[in-house]
Amino acid sequence: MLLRSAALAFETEVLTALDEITLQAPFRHMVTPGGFTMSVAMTNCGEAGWVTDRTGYRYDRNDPETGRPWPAMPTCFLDLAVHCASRAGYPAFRPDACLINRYEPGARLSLHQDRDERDFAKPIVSISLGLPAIFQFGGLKRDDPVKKFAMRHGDVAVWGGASRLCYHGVTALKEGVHDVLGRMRVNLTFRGAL
Ligand SMILES: O=C(O)CCC(=O)C(=O)O
Ligand SMILES: [Fe+2]
Repeated sequence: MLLRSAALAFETEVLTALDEITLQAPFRHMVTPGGFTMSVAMTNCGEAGWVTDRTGYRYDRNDPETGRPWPAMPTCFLDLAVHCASRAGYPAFRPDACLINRYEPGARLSLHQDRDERDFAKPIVSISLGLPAIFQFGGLKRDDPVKKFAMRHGDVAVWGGASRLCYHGVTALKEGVHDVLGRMRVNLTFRGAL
């Protein structure tokens, strides 16, 4: 489900909280198990954070850069995720992890499934902020056809149920400067990881 502008009511609080998180746990470019450095820079908040390194993908309760727990999930993040999940038909969803992605022009995320979470009954709630991006949403097989959606500042996508393991990705971010966030897109994905 695509909820246009659903995050706008939370914008000010969420951007302030984001700044606090990235002071504790700065964005970094992680390395895939195959040895590639990701063009998207990432950090996390919540009880666990998604990480990748040469050993694989996992959720880790600690930030590998500092050895300390990830910053706690701010109340406004939780409120935003619960509000959007509820609108999309998942009123019981309470995320325990939020992966925060930063795209600069040229950065992209190739088609993948979100499958490192424990319970696929819980949806993914994905918030777009800053520069617009093209979100691709496909099927259960990597080569299934994809639909493309322009995601703009404040737009929210929620997928779960039969769509929970659908392949998805983001095409290379176009050059631009956003009024509020400048030369970047930030995406928050809320998950039930543990
Ligand atoms: O940036 C996006 O819109 C999607 C992010 C995503 O698929 C992920 O973090 O797993
Ligand atoms: Fe994903």
